[in-house]
Amino acid sequence: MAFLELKDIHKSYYLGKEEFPVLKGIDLGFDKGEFVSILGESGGGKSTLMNIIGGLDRDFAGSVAVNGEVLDHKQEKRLDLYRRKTIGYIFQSFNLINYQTNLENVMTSLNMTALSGAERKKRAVELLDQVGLKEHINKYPNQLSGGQKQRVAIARALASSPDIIIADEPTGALDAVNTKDVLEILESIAKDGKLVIVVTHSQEVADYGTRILHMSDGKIDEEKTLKDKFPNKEQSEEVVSKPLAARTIWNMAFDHVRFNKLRNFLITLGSAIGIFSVILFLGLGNGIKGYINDQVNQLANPKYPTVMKNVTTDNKASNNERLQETMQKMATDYKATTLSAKSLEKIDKIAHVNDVVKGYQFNNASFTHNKTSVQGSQLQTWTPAISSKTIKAGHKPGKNEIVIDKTFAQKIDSNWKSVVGKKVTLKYMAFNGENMPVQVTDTLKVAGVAEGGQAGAIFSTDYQTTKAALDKAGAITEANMASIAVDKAENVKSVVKKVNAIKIDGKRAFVGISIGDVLDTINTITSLASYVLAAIAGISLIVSAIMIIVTTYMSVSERTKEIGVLRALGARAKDIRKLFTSESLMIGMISAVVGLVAAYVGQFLMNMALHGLIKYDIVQISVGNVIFAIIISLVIALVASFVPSRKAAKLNTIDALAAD
Ligand SMILES: Nc1ncnc2c1ncn2[C@@H]1O[C@H](COP(=O)(O)OP(=O)(O)OP(=O)(O)O)[C@@H](O)[C@H]1O
Repeated sequence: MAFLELKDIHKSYYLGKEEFPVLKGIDLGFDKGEFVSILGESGGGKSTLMNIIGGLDRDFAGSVAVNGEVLDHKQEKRLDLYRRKTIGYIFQSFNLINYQTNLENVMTSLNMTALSGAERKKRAVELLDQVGLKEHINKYPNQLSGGQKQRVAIARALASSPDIIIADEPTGALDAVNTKDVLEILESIAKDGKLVIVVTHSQEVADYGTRILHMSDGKIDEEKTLKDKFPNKEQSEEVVSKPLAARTIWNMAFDHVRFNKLRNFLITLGSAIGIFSVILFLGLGNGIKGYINDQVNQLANPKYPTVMKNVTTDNKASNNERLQETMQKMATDYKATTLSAKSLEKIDKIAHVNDVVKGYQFNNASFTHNKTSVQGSQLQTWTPAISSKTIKAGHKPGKNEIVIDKTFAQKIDSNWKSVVGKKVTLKYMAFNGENMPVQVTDTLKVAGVAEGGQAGAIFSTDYQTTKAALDKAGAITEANMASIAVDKAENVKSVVKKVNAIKIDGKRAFVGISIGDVLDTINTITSLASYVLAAIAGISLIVSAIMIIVTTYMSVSERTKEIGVLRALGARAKDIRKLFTSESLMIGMISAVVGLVAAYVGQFLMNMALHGLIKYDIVQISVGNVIFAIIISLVIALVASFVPSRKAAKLNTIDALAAD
């Protein structure tokens, strides 16, 4: 029984329904130690036969048996293993991978073995040494002569120590000297106990071997033994074969990304700009939200919602509308806007309410200091709802004290801080039991100067002081507003809801409003704006996805031959798919990293530039934003490479090898 046996091989090509028989019944046997040349006229079917022997062509009739075992050509996995382990290919046009060094080219085949990294390298160097290329291991294929290239290809074919070496016109592109060198190497391989099958047009090459087969019209029409086969040698090196490891595929992808530096740099740059702008806008959204919250919280304590009497019967009115109506009512029917102690008890009973702090609010207050008079503003008693951060000089008001706004303090003295401690006469209008206006006058000491707008810091006085003054003037002393002390900020919303739902005599009694409501609205608007901006920036990510698709397609068509070579060396279809997916993922990852670094630099620069103006980090990129950016960029890369990498994996190996 021969080592390699072909039985009754038939193969036809079809053009439409028309059959073109190429191999018409081939029965052959080959043994180890043979150097067999297949001669024959062009188009006689030599390459077709080699593809069948080499496990590249599965679509034929007949059987191929190695060592007595018939190959099942239906099992792709089995054929991958066969190519990896048993077959070594040498092509006329060398088919070296141009972005790999000569050493790496040989290593690519060795990467499909179970040898360790160091062993692979050692073996690759030895093999290149054997073919006389020791000094050229770190060169790239295009830095070698044709003969040298073919020797690299031979070293690669021998890498996994296959039993069969198939060479299709190995000397077709070489001059006489190189032809001789290559033939000597092939002979030495046969001497080593391997089976060498060479397809050739050259009688000179054929005469070099141990046996010549002549093919004509799809059949072997002549067979000639030139000399005895070389004695069978015990194979010293048994190299165990293994599929390409994910890490090796990743390294190959990296080599190719590096090889195509400029193109990949531009794509990475494009994608990175997209990621950069999306992240920066999201970060800006966070920052603006944070800034507004910070500003508002500096004026008011969010744990203290404010409550006033509800005077509206319109159930559909918003809290703000109710509040406005209560304010207006104060001028016409003050009595209707006061909060009885009894009604406030209802609020006190709500869960999470620690205290209800009574207060007053009057419009059109004025005060005088010496001859300076300040007109027309709101008077509000100090409540814990007002943030003490608003006080820029002095302290919050105690008994017979007042806090005035900075703008008012400046009217009294340009050195506004010096106003603290001075006495002012405060005047405002309140109402008596008959709803008649009553003038209230009080002399108070300025305890502090506040800055921060309307949040009640203007004319803030102490509650007891105001109450005493009202009493003295004969005005109603019942509070007309209150601050609710809620235990935790997260309970404020539910407390305000409950306050607004309280009914007395069948009517809603209160209008409660928290600074949180205002913030919620602002936050929603800010988030929306930042998402819209990020989405606009996101359009560039679509562009980057298209760029990745185009590059992967280009990469696949440029590397069709390489795909064929890898498959011939035994790489599986899924290895090819992974190779291209890895390349896209790599570009996606690099883009994400570059985009993120740029976004952080942008954040730093923007925050630095605006710090003088707002003393707040206006761009705040969160961990969530970073994770989002990485995920989105990897997803884009994966989706973009999906179709091209599948196309690459599905390529027919024979067609791929024939690609220009
Ligand atoms: N994919 C294909 N589709 C259709 N016909 C094909 C295909 N590949 C090869 N053929 C035909 O099959 C025949 C044998 O081709 P093959 O390449 O095996 O010949 P060959 O003996 O190797 O020729 P050469 O010495 O010129 O390389 C030729 O007539 C060729 O046109």
